[in-house]
Amino acid sequence: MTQLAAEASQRTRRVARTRRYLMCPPTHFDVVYSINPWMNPDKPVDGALARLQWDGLLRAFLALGHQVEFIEPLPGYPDMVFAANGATVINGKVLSARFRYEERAAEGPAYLEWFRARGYETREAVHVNEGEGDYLHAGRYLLAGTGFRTDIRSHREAERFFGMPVAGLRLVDPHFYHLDTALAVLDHDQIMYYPGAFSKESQGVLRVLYPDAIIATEADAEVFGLNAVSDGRHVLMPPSATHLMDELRERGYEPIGVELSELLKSGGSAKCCTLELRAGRS
Ligand SMILES: CN(C)C(=N)NCCC[C@H](N)C(=O)O
Repeated sequence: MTQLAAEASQRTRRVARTRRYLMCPPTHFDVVYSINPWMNPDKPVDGALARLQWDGLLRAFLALGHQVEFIEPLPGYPDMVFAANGATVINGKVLSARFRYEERAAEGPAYLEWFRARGYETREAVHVNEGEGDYLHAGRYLLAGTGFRTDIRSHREAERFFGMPVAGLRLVDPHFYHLDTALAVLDHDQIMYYPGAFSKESQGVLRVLYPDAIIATEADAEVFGLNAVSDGRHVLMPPSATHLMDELRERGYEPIGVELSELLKSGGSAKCCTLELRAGRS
């Protein structure tokens, strides 16, 4: 942190803004295929514990005053619990997800139908994209991941549909296959990220756009510390990301540990389970 930023952060009282989230209960959650390096179908998943942990995340949102809506999980789609992948929602406009792998293909239309039934303005995506897994709204920019899941051609599609500038970022480490495994938006123009997950060029872009970002260590990233949900003040995240929690406290945020170890067996944590429904400007 620069000297100026450190002084400013001490003066800053972070302000939470009430959010609306969409979540999908982990009724059918399991690891029965492998589409990322965290998934091992030979390693058993405790479904009851996954449910308890997911309930803990839900309770934390409700205790903070956020609103939560639910989508019905589809049998046979064990990753549907990762609602963040279901779409991207900005100013009430919804870009549907189009999944990279067949194993998750039916989730895109299921989420799209949920939005259509509720009268949202929707666009059925032409190009592969995995929703907020790779699209993160940070102030003036839509940060857009590519490299493993989202097709780079989707970035132009999103830019046109949402009418906001897209900053494309290339992911290079398969452990951090979605942007939201390597970068979290804390508030408008403030982010935290793990540089090692990005190409050299994308690291340069991030340095220029966010000179006062919180820099995560590899250890923070490995426990999915960046897969965090912030309301501008409270940051829900894995409790094992202790260094990142200290950094957040120093900047005036309130980190809240939420244990989601069963979901991590599929390569997801708090942010993956949470799709923000942005109605107006955020
Ligand atoms: C940040 N988000 C939304 C995620 N990283 N999503 C988790 C997806 C996990 C799933 N097994 C998959 O590999 O697609």
